[in-house]
Amino acid sequence: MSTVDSPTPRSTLASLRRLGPYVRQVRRPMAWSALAALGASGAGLVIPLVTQRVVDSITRGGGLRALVPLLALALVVGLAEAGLILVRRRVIARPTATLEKTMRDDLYAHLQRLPVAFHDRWQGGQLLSRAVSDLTTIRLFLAFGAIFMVVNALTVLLGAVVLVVLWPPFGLVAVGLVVPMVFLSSLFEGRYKTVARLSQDQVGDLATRVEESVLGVRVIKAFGRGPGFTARFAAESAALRRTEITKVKILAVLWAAIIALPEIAIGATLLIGGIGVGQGHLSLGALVAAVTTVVYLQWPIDSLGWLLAEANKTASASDRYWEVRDAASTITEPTRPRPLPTPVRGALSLRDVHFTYPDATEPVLRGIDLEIAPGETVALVGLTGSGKTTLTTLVPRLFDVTGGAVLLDGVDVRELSTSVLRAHVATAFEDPVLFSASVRENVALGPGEVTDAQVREALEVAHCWEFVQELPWGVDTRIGEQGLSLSGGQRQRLALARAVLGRPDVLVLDDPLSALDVHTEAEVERALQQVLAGVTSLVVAHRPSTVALADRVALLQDGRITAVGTHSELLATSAAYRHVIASDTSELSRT
Ligand SMILES: Nc1ncnc2c1ncn2[C@@H]1O[C@H](COP(=O)(O)OP(=O)(O)OP(=O)(O)O)[C@@H](O)[C@H]1O
Repeated sequence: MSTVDSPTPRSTLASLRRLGPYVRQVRRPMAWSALAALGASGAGLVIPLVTQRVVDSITRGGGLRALVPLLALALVVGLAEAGLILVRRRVIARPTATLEKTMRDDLYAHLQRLPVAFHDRWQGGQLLSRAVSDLTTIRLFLAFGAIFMVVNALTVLLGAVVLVVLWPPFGLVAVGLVVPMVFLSSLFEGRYKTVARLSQDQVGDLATRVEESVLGVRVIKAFGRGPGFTARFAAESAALRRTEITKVKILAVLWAAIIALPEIAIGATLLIGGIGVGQGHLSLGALVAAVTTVVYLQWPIDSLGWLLAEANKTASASDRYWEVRDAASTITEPTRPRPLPTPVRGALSLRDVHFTYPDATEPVLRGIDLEIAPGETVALVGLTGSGKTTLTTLVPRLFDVTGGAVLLDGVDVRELSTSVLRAHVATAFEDPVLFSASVRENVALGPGEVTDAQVREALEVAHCWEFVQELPWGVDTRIGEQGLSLSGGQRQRLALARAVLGRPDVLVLDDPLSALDVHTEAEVERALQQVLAGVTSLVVAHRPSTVALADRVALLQDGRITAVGTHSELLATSAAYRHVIASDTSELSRT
């Protein structure tokens, strides 16, 4: 598996047992369905006994009249079997579909709770395959496989009892059926589960490839890398093919061995029964009944191979599901959240803030101290890779500081409930993500009711109103997946509108104007100036024009703030600042 730690090996039973909390929700319908299936199997097993009576009646010279009640019984039993099969399916279908939905909803809700650090580590395709195909595997097993594992095992035991009742020496046939079955099952379990797991992980990897190439289609085409990507996909899909073939090979051996069992049993029954009939210990009818019983047990025994395969597949689907569900959210809610002092002023303090990314060895931030007064705008400036974006993620707690603290109005952000924190702090990222939804829905992402007037105000501030009105359905226009049908500047402005909607107390803007042309940038800046006037803002800035919006500028170097002042003060006093601004400006002139 390419994205996550190696899974802890568990037995199939232990993996299946983890589904317990969900299975308990459907235990009644499962029990009814199993009962109906058992009834149907039991009804089927009555047929050999009826056959015995029919044959014995004919061999004893009984007339047609004697056969009528037996034939009527066979008909009733047959109809009962069909009816019970219908009941079995009807009883279980809805509850297991509900169970699949509940598990899927719980997974999605958990994914929403998990921190950015988790999503940085996991490939989208791996999560997708867990949320879709693994849960379908689990549902199918619970609706069918699990029930038949129990029912078929009981049917085989019941058949064994019928054989012994017909004539005790047939017990040898029963033992000859059951013992190898148990042996083969245990031999098969470990090997198949490993391959089933590999195949599910490879499906996840393939889903990731498709996802990445769809999202990155422009880059792939622009660089003419289509054939390269196709070859890589073909190689990975060939690996999955090999795994599937290995699965089939393992299954084929098990299947062949299992299918051979009832065939051998039929021969053994004929041999033992033939001797019994020859020696006068057994009626011909009992022999026919014994053979019919063994033939009837053929399906329950043959299906065991398939059922075992499904059980192993489901066990590893369960492992994969719980690997995500077990992932702990490192951004935890405080047990007793503190309220913000009212009215909220929006004072932001960073006190000796340290930060190291999970799995990284070097810290990115090494003791940041910065006070931003209510309503003040501070621009954060630094060379590329200096940690500006990282610093902005600490305010809304996308990551938690690894040392020091971030405070809002004097309260550590870790002591606030995240919903309260994020209701007061709005963020716009450099790379704006838009969802497959209307413009209105994209802007009004945050919680709570939003009025049309608020949406319009936010769109006007971010200079979106004009182009949005030109869209076919205005604010109700559905913008394409990830907003790709809009220009980069339009997307960035929509992300800005989302951040300023509802006038939050604190705005964190990560280079919000980087994709705008000079003319639009000037217009947005004018509008932003009005918005920023009363709002505490931390703005990552590369361009001098964005820096000019700020009351003060903080220079980030080597994980520390090395200079703070107005733009002109820093230009006059800090050579490092002049260097950063010059390099950003020259970068701009190149683009
Ligand atoms: N999710 C992550 N996991 C590990 N390291 C990361 C992660 N994100 C960023 N980094 C590292 O942290 C450092 C700071 O990155 P950051 O994006 O904060 O810089 P930046 O100043 O915003 O850069 P730019 O101006 O180019 O956007 C870089 O060395 C980067 O490689």
